[in-house]
Order: sequence, then C-alpha cells, then structure tokens
Amino acid sequence: MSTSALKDSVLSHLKYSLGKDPEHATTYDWRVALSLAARDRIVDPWFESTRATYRADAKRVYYLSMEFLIGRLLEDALVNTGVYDDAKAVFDDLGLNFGEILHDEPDAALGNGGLGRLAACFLESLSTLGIPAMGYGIRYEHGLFRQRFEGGRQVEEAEDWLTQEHVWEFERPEAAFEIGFGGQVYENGGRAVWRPQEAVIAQAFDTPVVGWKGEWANTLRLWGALPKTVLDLQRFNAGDYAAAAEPEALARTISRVLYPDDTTEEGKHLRLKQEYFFTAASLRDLIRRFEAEHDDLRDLPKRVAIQLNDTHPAIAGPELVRILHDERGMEFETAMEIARGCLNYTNHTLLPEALERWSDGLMGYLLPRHLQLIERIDTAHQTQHPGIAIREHGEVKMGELSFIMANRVNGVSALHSDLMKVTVFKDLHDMHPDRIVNQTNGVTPRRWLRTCNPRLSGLITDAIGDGWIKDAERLSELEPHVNDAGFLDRFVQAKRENKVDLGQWIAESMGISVDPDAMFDVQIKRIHEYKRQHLNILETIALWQEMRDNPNGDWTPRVKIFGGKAAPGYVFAKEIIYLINSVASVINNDPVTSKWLKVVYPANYNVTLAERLIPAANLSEQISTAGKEASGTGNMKFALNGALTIGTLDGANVEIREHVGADNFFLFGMTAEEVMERRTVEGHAWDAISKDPRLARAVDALRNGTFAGGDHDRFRGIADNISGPDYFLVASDFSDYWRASREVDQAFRDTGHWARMAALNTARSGWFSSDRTIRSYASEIWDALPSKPLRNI
Ligand SMILES: CCc1ccc([C@H](C)CC(=O)N[C@@H]2O[C@H](CO)[C@@H](O)[C@H](O)[C@H]2O)cc1
Repeated sequence: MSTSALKDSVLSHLKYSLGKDPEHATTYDWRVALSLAARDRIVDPWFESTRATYRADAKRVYYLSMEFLIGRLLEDALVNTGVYDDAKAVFDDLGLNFGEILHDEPDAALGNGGLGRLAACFLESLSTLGIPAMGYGIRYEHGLFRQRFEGGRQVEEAEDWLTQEHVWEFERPEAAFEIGFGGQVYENGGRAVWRPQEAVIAQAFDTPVVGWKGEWANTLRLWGALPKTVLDLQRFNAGDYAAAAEPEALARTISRVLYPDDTTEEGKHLRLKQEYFFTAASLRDLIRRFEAEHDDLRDLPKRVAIQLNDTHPAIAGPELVRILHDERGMEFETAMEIARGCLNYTNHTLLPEALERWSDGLMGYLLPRHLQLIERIDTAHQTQHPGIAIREHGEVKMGELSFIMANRVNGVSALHSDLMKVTVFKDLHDMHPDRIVNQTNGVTPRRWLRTCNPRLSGLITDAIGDGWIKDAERLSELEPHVNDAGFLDRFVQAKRENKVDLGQWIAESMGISVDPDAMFDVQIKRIHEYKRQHLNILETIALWQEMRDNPNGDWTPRVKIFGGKAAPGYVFAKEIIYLINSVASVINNDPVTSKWLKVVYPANYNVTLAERLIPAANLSEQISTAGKEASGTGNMKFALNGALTIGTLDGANVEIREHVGADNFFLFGMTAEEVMERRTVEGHAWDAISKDPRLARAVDALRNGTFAGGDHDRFRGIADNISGPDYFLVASDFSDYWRASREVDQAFRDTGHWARMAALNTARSGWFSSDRTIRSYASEIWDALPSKPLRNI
C-alpha cells in the first residue's frame, strides 16, 4: 500500500466513518480514522485465515484467560502490517504530530500483570506462526484501575477505556449464549438436569490479532454480559424506574470490572460468576464451531486443544463433562476422557494465597450441578489414586481440579516447573509423573523490540537484516558485531538517545531532571513483598547515606526508576509505595547528592509506560526471593533491549543467565534451597542486621523519621517486618545485593565493557521470544500446526 493510498483511506474514514472535516478534526478523530484505515488492511488476512483453517479442517487452539493485557493496538498493527513509515509520512504530510496521535489511544488494560501480558504476547505469536487459535476472555468495561499518587500514597481511580469508541472490536450479535447460575438439579429419566435460577446473555466482541507481516490474523473473542430482558416494563410503568433498570445493571455487573488482585484470591461471589460466565460461553462457542463441521463429539480432542491460563477457567473441566454427559448423554467416563483429551493447565504461581479454593457453599449455590460433578470426578480419581482430594475442608481446590482434568500441566520456567513437582503438586506428580512439563515463558519481539525500540532494532537490521523479527534466535548473528567498535558505538548511541527521550518525558511529566549519562536502573512490575521493591529502596537509602558521608567520592551516577501498582487491598505493598515516594522526595531534593542519585516513580505503570521505560534501561532489577517468581517476563524484555540484569536465581532469571552468560549477568542472593534453609534460622533478620552496619543504618533511617518529616511511626511497619519475620529475606540478602550493586557501579564506568555485555544480552536473548514458547506448546502440548505455510520473510 502506498503512502497516498493510505492517505486517501485515512481521509475517507475521517469523512465517511467519523463525519469530520479535516479542518475541524481532533487528535482523537485522526487517531480513529488512521485506526480504521489500518484495520481495513487486517480484515482480508483475517477472513483468509479463517477460511484456510476451515479448508484444512485444522486443529484449533483455544486460550482461555481471565486477563489479556493488550495495551495499545494501533502502532502494533501499523508495524505488523508494514505501513508504519507510510502512516508517519501521511501525518507529516498533513502537518500533524504523528506521535501525539499514537499516544491518544487508551491502553486496553484488561489484566493485572504477568499472566495477562503473557496471554497477549502468546496471541500475537500464534498469529505470526499462522497457528489457528482463538483467545477467549471477558470484555471488562473497566480494566485495571488508574493509579495516581496523592501525598506519595497510591490512589485508585476507575479505568474507563470504553467511554470512547473501541475501533479494534467487532460486535457479534449472532454469537450470544445464555449462561445460567444457581437454581436446582433435578433427576429426569436417570439424567441430571440443571435448572438455573438466573441467567445472563454472553455477547461476543471480536478483535483481530494480526501477526508479523500481516499474513495471518486470529481472533480474540471477549464476552460482554447483557441482560436477558433489558427493561422490566411492569416496574417501569409502576414508576419504579430504578427497579426497572435493575436486570440490566445486575447482568452487566458480571463484565463490569477486572479484579485488581494478582496474588490473593478473594473468593468473591462475583469473581466465580465471571470465571464461569466466560468459560461456559467459550465452551458453548467452540463446541458449536466443532459441530458445524463434525458430527462425533468423541473426535473433539483431535480438533480442539484448550489451554487454561491458571486455575481461573478451571471450571471448564466440570462444565465440559456436564455438556458431554448431561446434555449429550455420553457415559461419564467417556465424557471425562474426551474432556481431559482437550484440556491443558498452566500454573503461574506457587504462592499459597494465590491458589484458588472455592467454598462448597458458594460453588454449590452458584453451580450446584458442577459441585456434584466435581464430587464424582474426585471420587473417580481417588479410586485409582487414593490420597489426593479436590474437595477438602469444605473447599474445592481449583489447582487439584485443573491438574486432574488436564492432559498436560506446565510451569512457566524450568525452576518453577521443578518446584511444582516438589511443592504444590508433589503428590499428584508422584501419581502422574509424566503430566508436568515445562514451557518457559517468552515475549513477542515485535512489540518488545521492533516497535518499542526503533533505534536499536534499526541498528540490528542494518547489521544482520530483519529476519530476526520473525525468528528472534537469529539475533545471535549479532555476536560477531559485538567486537566491532563501530557497532558498539552505535549501540551505545541508540541507548543514550532513548535515555534522552525518557529524560525529557520525566522532566515534562514529573518535573524531575535526570542525567542521561547516569545509569538508568529500573524495577517495573506489580508491587509485592516477594518481588522485594523494599530491598531495592533499602539499598538506595544505604547508597544515599554513603554518598552523604563522602559527597566528593567518585560515585557512579544512578537514576533509580520504579513503576508498579499494588492491589487496592494489599496494605503492606501500599506502604512500600509510600516509602519509595517519600525517599524520592528527600533524595531528589538533597543538594549534596542530587548529581549522583535520583529516584523516579512515575504513576500508573502499564504496557505503554513499559514500552517507554525498557528501551532506556541500563540495569534490570529482578531481585525476587528465590523460589517465588514463577518466571518473570519483564526480565526478558530488558535483556532483549540491551539492559544488564541484577538478579537472583529465580524463575527465568536462571535461564537468562544461562543464555547470556554468567559474565553478562550480576548475580546475587540465596538460591531457592538456601532460602528454605535460611528461614529455619531463628532471628535470621536480626542476625543479618547485626552483621551489616550498613544495613542496620538503613533500617534505622526507616525508624528515625528521616523520610517522614521526623515521624518515627510512618515506616515502623516496614522496619519491624524487615528486622522481624522478614519472610522474604530482605535483610539476609541485603549484603550480597549491596556487593553486586557496587560491582554494577564498577562495570558501568567501563562504557566499552558494559556496551559489550549489553549487546551480548541482546544477541543471546532471542530464545526468550514467545514464538519459541508457542512452537514448544504446539509440539509438546497442543499437537497443533500452522494451517498454511507462511511465506518466509
Ligand atoms: C486469584 C487472583 C490471582 C490473579 C492472578 C494471578 C496470576 C497468576 C499472577 C501472575 O500474573 N503471575 C505471573 O505470571 C507470569 C506469567 O507466567 C510470570 O512470569 C510471573 O512470574 C508470575 O508472577 C494469581 C492470582
């Protein structure tokens, strides 16, 4: 498509789709017009992908997830369909600010963090690989809350991405299903019949997910909840207007808002309704699609692979058995076999508080037939494998149910999958030793390098061509260039220019000036004790104290950048946020140290902010307590973008260090085994503090009001925790973290050496592409293949 054709398409959409005259068009109008023009180019490959799948009667992959952390779609679509430069030329030509138009798009924040973003990367890779697939989720009216800081404290505001037209979705009135809740189960001719007490309509909204080069596009189908009856006319005519509108309000509540917790299961009534709502609608939809082309449901596993993104859609097991056994009359055992032949389960966390357990009461109330079927599934499994129960202490354990109903169960990094076998799923693993496999996470190199870092990707393509974008492991072809001074200079230049851009944005949006030649040290992720943002800020305090002791010391200038939201109910995490902001305001206004050290915490960390921060990072903080971070995916994005990692042997850090080389990774801290050992030591925190005066002094600063205007109590909670129970071993890992951080200081001063290490990280991180991960799922779990050979780039 030529620039002029694109221009015509944009102008005609502005006129005929938005009814706007260019003279009076707003940034929003131009952004929507461009999006419609870009969308037009995706519809044909989208249709063709569907046709090809039907022609080939190909096996389909269904990815069921409560979260899809998509972010923005326009720039990704322009790059993936190869018209980004044309679009830029069109708006330069129109004398409009292209960057401003791109930034007008709201993030689709339909997720909390790692699990949701992984789902989005997976969909893009499935399309790039041409594997027929569909993502199923919920069309939340309100995504993850907007974070604002008030006096350094997190304040949540409702997110409202749908208050403006969402141009990337197509409503599908024909794809709607009635989903029931509650009610009773009756016996009828030897068959169980469930009569729900209430019902809502699940309405489909489709978003095309286009792959690299726009050759294939799969569908993300999100369900919105609608009332069976829009208005209770009797009540309306009786003047009881509120009551008249109640059915609609009640129904829409199901898809109203994303639960903002990412580690603690609340066990909330509405959460279980959400999980059943989208899971049941998705199973209805995929069975209808199967039966349109096939007449024997026993062949379902040959044509359908379902991936459960954690336990959130685990009700899929009992629901599939209910449909096959209750509705279709299959023998229970056959229904179980067919269901297990389709289902696979990915575990994303070992944190006990994150493992979902629904009370019998709630499950029996909302899903009475499912509770009966879970009982039967439990009994059947215990007959063969006594000792493990799905139902225990009046609760239904969704992890056990998912494991027992799955063909394959996987962890998301090598360490995590091994830990699953010896912790949460030890007994089940002993019973089914070949069921757990590992699938180390990955990230899409399109969004997380090609699109977010055009300077570096331009440099790479100049050096080795652009084959790496589709096949990221070809980044290894950069290795010979790493010894070429010219390449390294351009590598350093690209990073510096990204840092200058970020510095400008920080100055404009936060009024803080940062030195682009300082080390940009970045920790961006959800705020959680196991991710140890409080270890990072404690080290920052100790560094600041040492700088004040010796202001003329030859310090390595650093900018500590934090980003992340805390679950609204997570008090300790919110205290950590308050501490970071309080430390920042003292340090950033300290004339003695401000040339050496700055702390920056932009609010409302999301996908778009990550795309702005990662290309400008020198150092990636991956400092979780070993054994706690299942994988991490930010760690991969930083390595791809030429940042060095300071981290523990946790999650995928282990594999990143193996791939980039131990010399190009700053390792510190206890291993997962040593962590278990250290916890058994009585007073392990005090012991560590007593042995490290630097640590003791930093903790004292939390107690003596240094960062609290003299208020000794403000951060007592954090100080007491770190010097007391300290379950995540902040005190015990501090000294080694300090040691590694000083090594980082030394290394950063040798710009050539640092550049070489950074370039090797980029060159050796191609394996962490989500294309590699998806290829592995496809061959080891789904037995799914690309539907048509995609033209080699
Ligand atoms: C029920 C509340 C809830 C909601 C979400 C979750 C997710 C599983 C939390 C999550 O996002 N886990 C992260 O998943 C990433 C993708 O695999 C991993 O890289 C991270 O290590 C893991 O913390 C747990 C509990």
